[in-house]
Amino acid sequence: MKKSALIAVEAAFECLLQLAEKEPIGDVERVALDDAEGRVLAEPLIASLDLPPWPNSAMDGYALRLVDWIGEPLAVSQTIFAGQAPEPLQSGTCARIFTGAPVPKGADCVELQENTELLEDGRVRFSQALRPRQNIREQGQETRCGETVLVVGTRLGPAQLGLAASLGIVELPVRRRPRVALLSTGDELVRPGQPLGPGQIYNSNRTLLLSWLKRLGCSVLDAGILPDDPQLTRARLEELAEADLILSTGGVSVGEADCFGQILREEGELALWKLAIKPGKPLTVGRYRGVPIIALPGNPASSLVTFALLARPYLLRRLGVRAVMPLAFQVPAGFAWSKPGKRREYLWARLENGRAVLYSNQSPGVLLSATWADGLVEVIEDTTLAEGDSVRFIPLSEVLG
Ligand SMILES: Nc1nc2c(c(=O)[nH]1)N[C@H]1C(S)=C(S)[C@@H](COP(=O)(O)OP(=O)(O)OC[C@H]3O[C@@H](n4cnc5c(N)ncnc54)[C@H](O)[C@@H]3O)O[C@H]1N2
Ligand code: MOO
Repeated sequence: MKKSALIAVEAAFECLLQLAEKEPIGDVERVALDDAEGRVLAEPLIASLDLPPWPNSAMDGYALRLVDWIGEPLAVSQTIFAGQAPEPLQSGTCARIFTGAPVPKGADCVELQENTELLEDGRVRFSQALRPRQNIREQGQETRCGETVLVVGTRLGPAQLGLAASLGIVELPVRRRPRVALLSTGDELVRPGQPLGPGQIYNSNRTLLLSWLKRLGCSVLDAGILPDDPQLTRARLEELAEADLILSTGGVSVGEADCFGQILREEGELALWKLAIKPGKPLTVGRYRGVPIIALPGNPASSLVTFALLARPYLLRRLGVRAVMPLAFQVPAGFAWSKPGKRREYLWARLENGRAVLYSNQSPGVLLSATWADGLVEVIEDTTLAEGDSVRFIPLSEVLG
């Protein structure tokens, strides 16, 4: 049987991003800030206020006007708590002020209380040199009214939502949720909760991907478990015409029972099949009756790796997210790699004393590895590594959300 060349990971990545850009999920809906976690911003967020809206104190202490301070203690003319509107500062006096409270008109300096002495007569002695504007958070120092604070395509997480709240926003325009039909293929699969018959295993890929897709803000249609049967496969695929993406696992290798991949190859439009990636070689990308489909390999670790590195960026780019590449960094290998591989290899690893150490079992059929690891180490095809050589480490935290 003739072996066709495998597609390089970079080429597959680029191809997926191009496919995604041709088919953006452009519909916009407005959602309450409290429901916007994980969604993608559809319009720029423009500040409608200066932040802070007025100069305020960065410290608990005293506000004063520098020219009033000639070394003599100053009387306290008012106390300003956060949330209060102060009177203009009476000349020749200081104001007791607390962190976050508005600096009164006329004051140009705040001294922290630790550097002052409160005298028995109620006046305050300042003992340290004072600088103009010290400990004052200036109006608009964070952002000015009219400035863009978040660009289109930003994923909304705690910091972005907090920022929107600081501008008084109650709802945000976001891209609608992608409708992802999740399909598991394989005669051996059984739902957790059912008894296991001979040769059967529990369907773990469905749960793994369902949880992940939810984190990515997708609306998931559970298309169930599909037996290795061509008629049923065609019928089920045709029921999924409304999906933005069919995401399946299993059945894309070359065995006789792998009818799913065969149908995609023969009756669908294929964009990618057989990648130079380990695990994950049989990843298949294309369309069936016009609906985009990403068919992940069935081995749990293979579906996890290919979803993390290829399907996730594709989905995010369809939502207009620009930053779809996980942040990664170089670390010294805490292992040697003596056999160069033909595929780019991703190995389950942890960082120990600054070095990447490998999980003992790198089999693509194993999922425990992924629960143990902090990330994936990338080993480039046709290379060997000595201990201490630099390797790329992709933290799992970068791809799991
Ligand atoms: N002769 C060859 N055999 C295989 C090749 C090859 O090139 N030539 N490639 C191997 C590679 S690499 C992979 S990866 C697997 C992937 O095959 P499939 O995508 O067709 O996956 P299945 O055969 O359906 O299943 C593989 C494995 O994973 C288990 N599985 C499947 N679905 C689930 C699920 N939802 N939850 C838990 N586990 C699942 C399944 O029982 C199998 O053990 O093919 C190699 N073979
Ligand atoms: O590419 Mo496969 O996922 O090695 O087992």
